[in-house]
Amino acid sequence: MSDLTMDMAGISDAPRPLLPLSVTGLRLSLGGDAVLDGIDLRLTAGGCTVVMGPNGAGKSLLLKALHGLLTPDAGEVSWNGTRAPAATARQALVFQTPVLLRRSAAQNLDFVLRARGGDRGRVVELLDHVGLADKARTPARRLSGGERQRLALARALATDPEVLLLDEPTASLDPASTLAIERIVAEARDRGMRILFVTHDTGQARRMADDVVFLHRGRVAEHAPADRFFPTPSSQPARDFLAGRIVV
Ligand SMILES: Nc1ncnc2c1ncn2[C@@H]1O[C@H](COP(=O)(O)OP(=O)(O)OP(=O)(O)O)[C@@H](O)[C@H]1O
Repeated sequence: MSDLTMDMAGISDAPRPLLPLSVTGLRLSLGGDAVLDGIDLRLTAGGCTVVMGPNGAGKSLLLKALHGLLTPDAGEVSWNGTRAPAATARQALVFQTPVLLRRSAAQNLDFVLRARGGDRGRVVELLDHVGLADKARTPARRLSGGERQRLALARALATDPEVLLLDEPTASLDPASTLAIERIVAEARDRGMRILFVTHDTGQARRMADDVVFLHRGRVAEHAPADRFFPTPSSQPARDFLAGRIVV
């Protein structure tokens, strides 16, 4: 029976889950260079996948391609049968430097909840969840870097995404702000939200990862469970990276 027939029969109104994710032969060229070069990847439901790799490996571009912001030259991104752009609305992407509205912290969240037809009463709850309850009326531009990042995370959570993609969300934050972000993301993961987390911070990857996708020169050098990847990485680039050697 097709999904449509099931819906019409009233058997299931719920949309099909976005996982598993299947990426096949993903290729993207920019400026004449293949920056993603034949990515094959399969991610199952649940957990936090950390995407690691040296500078320029293609981590950010991969995240954007998965989110449907970039159209590949070849290959396919299939979220359980749904192509990337059509799946975007059920995902949220948090950038390293979030773009916020020139309004208060509370208004930033209210805007998203209103646009999504969500419960606007959640503004206070969301601010409280990310430790910004006392900054509700503060203009977003006056928040510190860590506070802005937490507001961006609250804004992403306000959309109740099935999949949360984070591109180095703590890159410029101090240890306390970093741990605050990690705690919020881990809670979301524990509630069943699927997390994809880009970082080149090995310590953070160890704290967050259920599995690790290690990228090198636009290719997946290795994809392994975290408890296997960190003690016994199987690829030379990952071994070098974890040992602190420069990976080119
Ligand atoms: N718009 C663009 N035009 C041409 N090349 C680009 C463009 N955007 C990114 N690149 C190149 O693609 C490669 C991968 O970039 P990407 O930002 O995905 O790397 P990354 O792994 O996220 O690196 P970092 O850890 O430094 O953030 C880099 O060599 C980068 O210079």
